[in-house]
Amino acid sequence: MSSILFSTSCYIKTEPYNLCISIDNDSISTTDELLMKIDTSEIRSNSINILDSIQIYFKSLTNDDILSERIILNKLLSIKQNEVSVNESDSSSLLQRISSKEIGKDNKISSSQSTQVNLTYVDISESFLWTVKRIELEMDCTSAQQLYSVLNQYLSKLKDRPRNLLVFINPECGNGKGSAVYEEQILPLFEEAKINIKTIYTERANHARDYITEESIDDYDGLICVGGDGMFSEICHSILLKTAQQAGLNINDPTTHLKRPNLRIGVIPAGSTDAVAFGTTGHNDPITNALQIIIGKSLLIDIATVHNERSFVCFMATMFTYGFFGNIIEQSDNWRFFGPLRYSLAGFVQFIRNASYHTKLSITQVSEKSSQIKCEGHYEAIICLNMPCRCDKSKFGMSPSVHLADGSFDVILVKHSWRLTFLRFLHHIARHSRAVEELSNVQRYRATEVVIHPIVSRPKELGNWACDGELIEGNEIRIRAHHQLLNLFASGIHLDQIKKINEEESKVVSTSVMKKISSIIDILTAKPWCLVFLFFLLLFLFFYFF
Ligand SMILES: Nc1ncnc2c1ncn2[C@@H]1O[C@H](COP(=O)(O)OP(=O)(O)OP(=O)(O)O)[C@@H](O)[C@H]1O
Repeated sequence: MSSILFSTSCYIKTEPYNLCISIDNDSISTTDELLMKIDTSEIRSNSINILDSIQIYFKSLTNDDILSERIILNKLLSIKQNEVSVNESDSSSLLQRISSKEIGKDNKISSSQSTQVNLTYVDISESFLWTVKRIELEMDCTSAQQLYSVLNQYLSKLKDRPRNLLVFINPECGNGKGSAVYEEQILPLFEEAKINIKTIYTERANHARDYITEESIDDYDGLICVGGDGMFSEICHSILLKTAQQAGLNINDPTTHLKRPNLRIGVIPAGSTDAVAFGTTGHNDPITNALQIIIGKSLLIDIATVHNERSFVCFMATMFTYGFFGNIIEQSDNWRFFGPLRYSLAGFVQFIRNASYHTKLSITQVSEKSSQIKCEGHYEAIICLNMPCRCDKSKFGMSPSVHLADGSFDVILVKHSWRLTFLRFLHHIARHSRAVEELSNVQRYRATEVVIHPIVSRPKELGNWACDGELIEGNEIRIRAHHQLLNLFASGIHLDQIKKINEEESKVVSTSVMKKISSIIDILTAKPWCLVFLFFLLLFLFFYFF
C-alpha cells in the first residue's frame, strides 16, 4: 500500500496540478517520519526498493486522466526556488496568468505572491542513455518552502551519493577532447548536484598515480577519471597498490588476498576505446556516466592480478592477450606516425603473418569444486577477459556473457588454423552475441586462475603479451581473479540490454546510411557530369584490375 507524504497544488506552465510525494509503504505517513527513518537507518540507502518507490507525481486538476511526469525521488538532482511577485511588469508572468484562474476552493493558489520551483532530475525512461530533465512549477510560497526543505533534507540524507570528489582529467585523451567533455558537459552537472570537486588536469602520464600515492585522499568519496582506458588503468593501479601497501600486503606474492579500497572510482569516458565504460554501463556516454556518479550507483567488479615468473606485473581490468592481439599492440606502437589507422594496418599485417605460438596452459576453472585442466597446443591468440570488451569494433564484445563480479574471467584459446577460419573468428567477435566457442578453432573456459607457459627454444619465438592495452614482459604469466576488488560508480549491464542497445544503434546507423545514399543520388541527379565521371572511373578500375 502506498501513502501520500506530501501534497500541494501547483502550476506547470498554465495548467493546475496536484503535486504528491508518495511511498510504497503504509507504515510511513509523513515526510518527517520518512526523514527520521532514513536518519535512523530504518530505511537505509541500500534498501533500494523502498527508496526507489518514493516518487513525486503530478495529477491534473482539470482532467483526471492526465498524469504528468513522475520523478523517482532517488533520481532528483536539485531543487531551486525563486520568488515571483505580481507586481512584476512582465505581463506574461505565470503568476499573472494563474491569479486569474479559479482551480476550486481547496486548490486555489494565493494570488498575492507565489514561488517558482525548478526541479532537475535524471530520466532513464528512454533507451539506456541517462538524461537530465527539468520541470518548472509555480506554487504558493509556504508550500514551496515546505517542498524545498523536505526535498533538500531528503537529498542530504542519501548515503550513496558522493559529496566530495577528486577528479583527474587527461586533457590529451581521445585526441584532446578531455577538457571540453568535462567543462562543457560534466562540471555543470556536478555543480547542479552540489558536489564539492577538486580538479586536477594531468600534465603527463603518471601524474594521477603520483598524486594518489603521495597525497592523502581519505576525505574524498570517490576518484573520477576523465579519459580512456589507459587513464582508468592508471587510477585503478594507484588506488589498489596504495591500499595493499597500507594494509602491509605483499603484492609480489600471487596468492595474496588483496583488500578492496574504500573509495569508489568513476569513469567519464573521453578516450579512444572506453572498454571500461562500455563494459559497466553499456555506453560510452559521458552524461550517463556522470549521472550514475551523482546518483551514487555502485558496482563491485572483479580485478585480476598479473604476475610473471619474478613478480607482480600489473592489474587486469579489461583484457589480457598473448599472440595476435599483443602483436598488434606492439606493431602499432612502432607505427604511431600512421595515427589511428595504425591499428587496422597492424591487424592486417598480423593476419597475413598467421603466426601461432606453442603454449602450455594450466586453467583453474570455476565449478563447485575448482577443477584444474591442462591444455597444450599452437595458439594464434590467447585472450583473458575480465569484461565483455564491447567497443565500436565489437558490437557485443569479445565475451558478451562474462560476469563482472563473480570472481572469474573468461579464457579464450584460438587454435592455429587457416586464415579463413581465423577470419571467421574475427568476424564473429565483431558482430555476434553468440558464444565464441561455437567455432571449431576456439575454446572458452571460465577461470579463476590461469598460468600461461610458452614453449620456446629462443626468446625470439615468444609472442607479445599485453594487458589493458599495454605491453608487458615475462616468460611465464599467471593471472588470478580477485573477487569484487573494486567498487565503481556504475549501473552494470546485461547481455539482453546490450542486444537492445545494438538494435537501437543499428536503426540509427541504417537511417544515416539511407540519408547518405539519398544525398549521393541527389548530387548525381543534380549534376549529371558526376555520373559521367563515375562511369569512366569504374571503366578505368575494371580494365586496370582485370
Ligand atoms: N597530460 C598527459 N599527457 C600525456 N599522457 C597522459 C597525460 N595524462 C595522462 N596521460 C597518460 O595517457 C595514457 C592514455 O590516456 P587515456 O586512456 O586517457 O587516453 P586515450 O586517448 O583513450 O588513450 P588509449 O585509449 O590509447 O589508452 C594513460 O596511460 C595516461 O597515463
